[in-house]
Amino acid sequence: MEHQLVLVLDFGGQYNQLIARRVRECSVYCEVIPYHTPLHEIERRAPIGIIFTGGPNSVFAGEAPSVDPKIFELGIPVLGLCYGCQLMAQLLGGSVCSAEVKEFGKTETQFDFQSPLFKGLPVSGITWMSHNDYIDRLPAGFQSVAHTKGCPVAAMECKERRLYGMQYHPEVNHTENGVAMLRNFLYEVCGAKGDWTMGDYAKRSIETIRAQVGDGRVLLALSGGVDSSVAAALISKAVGNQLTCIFVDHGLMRKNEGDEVEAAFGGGDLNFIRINARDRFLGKLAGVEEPERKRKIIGEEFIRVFEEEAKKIGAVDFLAQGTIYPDVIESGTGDAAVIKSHHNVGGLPDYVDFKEIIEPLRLLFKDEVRRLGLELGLPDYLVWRQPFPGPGLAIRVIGEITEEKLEILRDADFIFREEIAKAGLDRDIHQYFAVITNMRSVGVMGDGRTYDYTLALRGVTTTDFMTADWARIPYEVLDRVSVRIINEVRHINRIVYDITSKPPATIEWE
Ligand SMILES: Nc1ncnc2c1ncn2[C@@H]1O[C@H](COP(=O)(O)OP(=O)(O)OP(=O)(O)O)[C@@H](O)[C@H]1O
Ligand SMILES: O=c1[nH]c(=O)c2[nH+]cn([C@@H]3O[C@H](COP(=O)(O)O)[C@@H](O)[C@H]3O)c2[nH]1
Ligand SMILES: NC(=O)CC[C@H](N)C(=O)O
Ligand SMILES: [Mg+2]
Repeated sequence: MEHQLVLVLDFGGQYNQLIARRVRECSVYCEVIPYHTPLHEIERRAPIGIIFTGGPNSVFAGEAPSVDPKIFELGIPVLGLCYGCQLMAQLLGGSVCSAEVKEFGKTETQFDFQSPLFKGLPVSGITWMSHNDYIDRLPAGFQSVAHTKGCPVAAMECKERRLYGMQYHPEVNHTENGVAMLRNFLYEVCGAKGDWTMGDYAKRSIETIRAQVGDGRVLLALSGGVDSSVAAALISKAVGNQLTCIFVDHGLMRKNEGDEVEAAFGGGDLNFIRINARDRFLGKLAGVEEPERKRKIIGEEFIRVFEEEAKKIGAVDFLAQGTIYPDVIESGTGDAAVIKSHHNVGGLPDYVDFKEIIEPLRLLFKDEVRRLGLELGLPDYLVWRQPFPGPGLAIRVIGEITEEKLEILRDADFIFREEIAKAGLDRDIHQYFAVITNMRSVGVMGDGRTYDYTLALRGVTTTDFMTADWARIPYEVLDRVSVRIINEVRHINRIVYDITSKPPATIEWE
């Protein structure tokens, strides 16, 4: 069955996939495509609407990304966001120039309730702005339908031609009713029917994987985490036992985790192989302190293990991974900055000895992956597991990794997780773990002096893991954790709780 489609034209903005994700949240299928996609290709796809994203350029600067103005004559509704809105204004004969008052962040905004964009919504509210330029003259036939103190055209429309623009970003959470505005564009302007669901995504992915793999063989990197478990379910539905899952026990897993993963996935219908690669990982990491170097070493070593296993199985063309969108964006793709090299994206070596890499979740956010997992019938406990990064405890032992520090961390982390679960907080706190810092300090235990490690506890609440707040864990729980760790784990004499959000910090310490 064919679905209605919305195309997002990517002009290099920060939130492009977020726009797509919001549209999908409104039950409309959506894809992001480059801004220079030929017009006939766009027409061929017959979208019910087109959205232009924001972007770092100024429309009036030379070489600014643009589109064929005939796009406005296709009779397809267009919504321009930020740069996209400015571009639409300029191409249709309005003018854009550098604003005297630049707006960044939360901005009080007034809306014209007669515009379909704001149907059923309050006449004023907060929007999220991020612009240097502004529309100082509207194109003929357009009117301004929202304004702020500093910006006369915070939104514009030409109802007859079904062309709309917003200077702010409705896709980010900080814009009040932002999703409702996008929904209005989709349902009030484009005539969306809401015919797309996670079930459809699953069906579609299974078909795509089947077509891509043919009668080839796939090796899936399976960690036992949410993402790769969902990928395993999807790929195994697509190609059955042409799939082999490889779990690499790199000696950087949490307490008992290797055996738990084996118990969960081994012995069933899945071709499952556990590789003990502890010595080679720890060997390569010996003496390394710098976080990015650790990540690159781990990324490379993972791939070498997969390649070796593929050779043993013979004729494996495809490597599959449970990569999701935040892994991709933080590793720095396109114009985005490198925050940290996720081992499965930015940490990949230049040469990978597989014909193709399959990443069916690459465009999804974590909560979408979870919904997909439920759709595929995975058990609740698996779908709601907290994430655990591929490089494992390597990025939670700050500085040099030693067996001793790993041991201390495993025991401390286990107690923390146990107490959080006992307190019934394991669903409310989305990720929580211990970090062994590279700092030692003086303490007194049993009337004697100690000089031992400081342990940090981290707990965050988040939905997409792109931004996060530190979790308000009750003091009594923190207290129990602290007392138990100090008493039960040697070489820790001080415990701190991390109270920074993301940004400015990240969730992991390295
Ligand atoms: N120990 C491992 N063995 C094999 N593959 C791994 C291992 N750790 C990570 N991977 C691969 O790297 C990908 C990214 O890891 P990541 O931790 O982000 O995802 P996950 O473990 O599947 O899910 P979660 O985020 O819930 O932990 C995984 O989906 C998997 O393909
Ligand atoms: O598979 C992974 N490989 C990695 O290299 C990696 N680094 C961070 N993470 C996880 O991603 C989420 C965001 O983490 P940060 O705020 O630390 O970037 C959090 O859930 C982190 O645990 C990783 N996952
Ligand atoms: N976020 C954006 O799309 C910014 C558009 C343009 N670069 C400006 O500063 O106005
Ligand atoms: Mg993981």
